Amino acid sequence: MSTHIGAAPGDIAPTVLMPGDPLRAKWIAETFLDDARCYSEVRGMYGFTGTWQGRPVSVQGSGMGQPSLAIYANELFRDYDVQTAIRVGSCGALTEKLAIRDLVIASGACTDSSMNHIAFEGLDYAPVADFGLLRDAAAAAPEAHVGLIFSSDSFYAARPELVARMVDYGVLAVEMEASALYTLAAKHGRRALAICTVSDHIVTGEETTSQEREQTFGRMVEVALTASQPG
Ligand SMILES: O=P(O)(O)O[C@H]1O[C@H](CO)[C@@H](O)[C@H]1O
Ligand SMILES: O=c1cc[nH]c(=O)[nH]1
Repeated sequence: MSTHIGAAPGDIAPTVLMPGDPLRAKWIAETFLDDARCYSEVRGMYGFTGTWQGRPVSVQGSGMGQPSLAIYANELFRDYDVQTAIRVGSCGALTEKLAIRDLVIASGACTDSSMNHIAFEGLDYAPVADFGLLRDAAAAAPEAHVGLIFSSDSFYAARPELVARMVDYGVLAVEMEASALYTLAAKHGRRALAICTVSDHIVTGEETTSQEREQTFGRMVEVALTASQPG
């Protein structure tokens, strides 16, 4: 067992999907995987392993925010030798180019987090997706928007006008974890990607329910599973 994941070595597949919501992890395992088995219930942050098209795949909840995601990503990479981690999250649309339920595939993630400023002593590191995963996800989802997202430390922004300024520089949507996932995958020499479904629209005010965020964002899961296939 690692500190926060109650799995034995070998219980977790080389490919892991990472939703923020542990109940979305349960829904993904029950809906998309064959023979899914729960390997961890520590803190209610469920993890499951099953197979998809005969290949082992795990699903591990990450919790909300980069500090929580970083705990699980560090342990998956360091203690369970995970090679590929794909976030399957929800996001808020920042521009009218996006509609509710659209897919956003994050080529890179801006952030207001201090994690990288501390790690790089004030230099700005650029967290980006693995190119092969990005290419394969974009090919699997021609309808998706591919571009920059903003990984915020705050769901309730103290200064929303600064988020709006990012839109002028091409940022499409806001979520809370991708930047840390991309950074940690690079640190460990592993592959990472974030695919998000627009759950609410910051411009129009439209939103989905918590039940919909948990159990209806299946298209991003299909795209993640397709992109994660070797070769
Ligand atoms: O739906 P998940 O994957 O949790 O992602 C988004 O939803 C949460 C906020 O409601 C944050 O974790 C954000 O990144
Ligand atoms: O972080 C998030 C996730 C979904 N919607 C938002 O507005 N922010």
